[in-house]
Amino acid sequence: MTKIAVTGAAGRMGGRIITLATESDRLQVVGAVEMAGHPKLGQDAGLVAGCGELGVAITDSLEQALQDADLLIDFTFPQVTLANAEACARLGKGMVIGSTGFKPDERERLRQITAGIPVVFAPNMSVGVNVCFKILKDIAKTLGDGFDVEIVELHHNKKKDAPSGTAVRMGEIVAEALGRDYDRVANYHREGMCGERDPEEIGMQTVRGGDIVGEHTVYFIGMGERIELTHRAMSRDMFARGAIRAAAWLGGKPAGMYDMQAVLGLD
Ligand SMILES: NC(=O)c1ccc[n+]([C@@H]2O[C@H](COP(=O)([O-])OP(=O)(O)OC[C@H]3O[C@@H](n4cnc5c(N)ncnc54)[C@H](O)[C@@H]3O)[C@@H](O)[C@H]2O)c1
Ligand SMILES: O=C(O)C1=N[C@H](C(=O)O)CCC1
Repeated sequence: MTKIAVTGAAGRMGGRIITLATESDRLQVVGAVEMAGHPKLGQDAGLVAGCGELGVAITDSLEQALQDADLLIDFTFPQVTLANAEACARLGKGMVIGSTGFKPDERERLRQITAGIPVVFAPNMSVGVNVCFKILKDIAKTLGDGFDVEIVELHHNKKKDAPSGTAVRMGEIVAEALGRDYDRVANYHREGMCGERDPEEIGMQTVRGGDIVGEHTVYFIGMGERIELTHRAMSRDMFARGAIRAAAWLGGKPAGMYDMQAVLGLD
């Protein structure tokens, strides 16, 4: 049995992770953390998540929540995750990290901080998206340079980062398969007389609205034909189930940064 603490315990993902972890016979929730001043502090994490009393009060002390935990599941924000990673590294606790929106230097900082602990770090923990990651590489390699690549993502109106971490990873996978540097070829903005499309560029488009859980389409657009690879998330539960699967998988693994491809055996 792996004992977990969950940060962002009152958040959209934190609540589903706590609820689904209580249904797993491989995980036990022993700690729940929210930011200082949060109105749910002191309340039972299970009652807040809607899955019944757990006997775990939500605290703003990560150290306290980690006391009896083997690892932390963190779906918050880059700055919070970086601070939490410092604590986990100090205390020798593993991490499953789902937060997105990291800048390249923050990703590198996270890698350095967590070098001594086992970590699963993935912008999307659903099985479907991770299978898409695998297929995308093959499609891009097989098509080669003759097709224009555009990535469109849609999410709810509360999402704070753009483009989504998933869309960025899709762009990185395609760029790598085509021998391009993602940071150089990603184009996030077209407006006015922006000129003809550079054949190497990867267009990154963001839509925000309502309660869309998450949709990603990668377009490979050629002359007279196009391929569209789309993933639609209908609920947050498969992200949460992925995080739970990652936490159970991580127990006993040596220090290192793993992704969901490793957890799912897709690499
Ligand atoms: N990897 C995936 O599969 C996946 C899936 C969905 C969302 N996400 C990412 O997870 C993150 C959270 O998404 P969400 O929709 O749950 O957001 P949310 O805003 O609903 O939840 C974030 C929670 O973190 C809390 N928080 C802020 N500071 C904190 C601190 N210092 N300590 C503890 N908790 C703190 C907030 O109060 C909030 O409750 C985002 O980066 C999102 O992109 C990843
Ligand atoms: O709701 C979110 O926020 C999501 N974030 C992840 C991302 O940025 O890719 C995964 C999908 C949902």
